[in-house]
Amino acid sequence: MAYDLQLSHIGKVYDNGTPAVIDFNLDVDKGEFIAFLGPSGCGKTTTLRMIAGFESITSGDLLIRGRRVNDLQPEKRPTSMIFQNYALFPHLTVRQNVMFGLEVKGLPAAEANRKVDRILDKLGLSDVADIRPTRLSGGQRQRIALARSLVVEPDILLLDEPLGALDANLRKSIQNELKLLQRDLGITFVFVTHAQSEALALSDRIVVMNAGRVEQISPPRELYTRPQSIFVARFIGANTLISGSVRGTQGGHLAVETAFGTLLAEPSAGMPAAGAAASIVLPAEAMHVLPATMPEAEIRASHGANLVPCRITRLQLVGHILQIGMVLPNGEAVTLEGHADKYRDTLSAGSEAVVAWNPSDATLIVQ
Ligand SMILES: Nc1ncnc2c1ncn2[C@@H]1O[C@H](COP(=O)(O)OP(=O)(O)OP(=O)(O)O)[C@@H](O)[C@H]1O
Repeated sequence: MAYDLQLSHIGKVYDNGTPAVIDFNLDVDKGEFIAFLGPSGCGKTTTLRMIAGFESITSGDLLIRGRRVNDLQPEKRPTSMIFQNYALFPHLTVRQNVMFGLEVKGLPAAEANRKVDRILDKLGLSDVADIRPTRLSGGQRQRIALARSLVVEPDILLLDEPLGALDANLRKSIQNELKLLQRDLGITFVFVTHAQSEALALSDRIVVMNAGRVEQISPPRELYTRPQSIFVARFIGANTLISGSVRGTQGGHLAVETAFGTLLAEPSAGMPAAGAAASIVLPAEAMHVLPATMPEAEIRASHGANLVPCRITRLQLVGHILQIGMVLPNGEAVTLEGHADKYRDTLSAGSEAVVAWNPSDATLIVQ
């Protein structure tokens, strides 16, 4: 079966010589929700615009449902795009805005009206159909933009930071609606964002980009648990990086010589050579903080084989969450959050403690 969307060695160099996208490869199944995530200027929008047909492709092949579309006009592609500012026509009513794409396609009026009614109803816009969008809220305008893109029944919906203009609360509720709608319609979504939380909440897979290149393509959880590069480890989640050199295998894990002694970890990909310089990526969620008075053997048995001494510098209760500030032996300050119940009365500011974690919760990245 053909993929819904395929980018094969896609590259983009702008006329001024800027290489914006370099060797981008991605196969997308029908109905997948894909997010392009990365810092400003990493090439997310350029890639989205190449898929839409608004930007020419310098190299590589773009396929939609198995057909090469590199040179197809945007309106001939089975794609629809939503922009951050929604780009609604202020002088048209909500209904006219949504109708616009169908009129361009020359759909008979009766059929067009039926489709518009259905999508307005689905997105809860029937009551405001005859109002101009300028009089409506950000959330409603966002829905109109969605309705306008969906009414043309695209195979692939392209969304460029569509929630960027909304305040935090509204953003959350629209995120949920968007995810439900996407599941319901079964349409492939490609979503550009620089907000990690948004990508993590919505997507089936996330493409992390950095300086025009794809760093990693993974389901959200895997980006956390198995980052494949230092960039991803620093960009996603709250990770502590411990550098060292690979010594070999030990008990099914990789043993790494570090400033804190020998620590064990899982490789991110393949088996690195002994002696290779590497970093252990330790997610905050994987760390357990225990009083230094607890016997080492007991800690290893209950909380994992890796131990590093630390000193607690700060404890702060925020609702049911305890924020723990600590310093590692090399002077590095680390903050992590844990359930207050888990740490009740076991830690105190200024005291010596131990950080413990399970080797399989930490990833080794070779540099
Ligand atoms: N029309 C253009 N002409 C020349 N260079 C461009 C053009 N558009 C974008 N660029 C450059 O291409 C690179 C990628 O830009 P792009 O807008 O795709 O990044 P982005 O990840 O979407 O960033 P943002 O999150 O800020 O929108 C940047 O270096 C940018 O300056």
